[in-house]
Amino acid sequence: MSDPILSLNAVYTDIAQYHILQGVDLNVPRGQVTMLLGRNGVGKTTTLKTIMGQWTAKSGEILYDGQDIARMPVSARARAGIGFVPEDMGIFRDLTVEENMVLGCSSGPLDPKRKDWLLSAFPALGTFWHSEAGNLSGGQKQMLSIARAMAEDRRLYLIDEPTKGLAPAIVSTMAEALRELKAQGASILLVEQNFSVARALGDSAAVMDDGKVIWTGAMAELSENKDLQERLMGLSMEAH
Ligand SMILES: Nc1ncnc2c1ncn2[C@@H]1O[C@H](COP(=O)(O)OP(=O)(O)OP(=O)(O)O)[C@@H](O)[C@H]1O
Repeated sequence: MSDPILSLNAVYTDIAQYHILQGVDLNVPRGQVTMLLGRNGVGKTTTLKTIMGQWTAKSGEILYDGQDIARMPVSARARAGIGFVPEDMGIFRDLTVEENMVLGCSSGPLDPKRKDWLLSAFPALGTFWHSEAGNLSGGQKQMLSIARAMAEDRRLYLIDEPTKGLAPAIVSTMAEALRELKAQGASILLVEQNFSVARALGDSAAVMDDGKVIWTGAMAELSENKDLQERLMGLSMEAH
């Protein structure tokens, strides 16, 4: 296997007085979807935010293409090709869909071909292109948040629970868009509680507990092994 696009080595992150990440080791292989799984509150979101630079690691390495980015500002990480879709979506309610999309581009206007592709993946965004984003439904806001991260060709996407609260039809639109993103060669680190989506998209999985990665392996291995699921996450994926 080629070098992973991203490697975390012994990453520790504190939030206020709390020791949240306690030595995270994680590899994201190139061109694959890596699922980051685990119970609530174990540090999945904090891991994504530490990779993006919204929290700064207290110690440890974050190697992106072999370069340690752990001390870089968020903007430099974004320019280096990392896109982040936060759980709270982070869209600007008073700006139009178009203006939100333009903000996703760090190097000039939205490429027309890219726009066509995004609107074919998420047609509702075309319908509301000139409307204020605050008027979109929850599912449409989620689509805008993902589409904005895809507004430029990024090499690594960090995506936090993109299907949370979405109706099943929109979940499949979302899963299809992520599959296409992967087909274009992107690498994806995905936090996802919807296990049918995790099973369908994930190549490999890393399971966290108590601020550490406690298991890594093929997603298929985890999907097939109920005992392992119970032991690592306290639940069976079939029930979800
Ligand atoms: N801003 C903050 N201030 C204090 N504690 C925080 C803050 N953000 C997160 N935490 C704590 O850090 C721990 C890890 O949170 P994190 O959001 O990374 O977990 P998670 O695995 O993504 O959880 P979930 O699946 O519920 O989204 C939790 O105990 C949480 O309460």
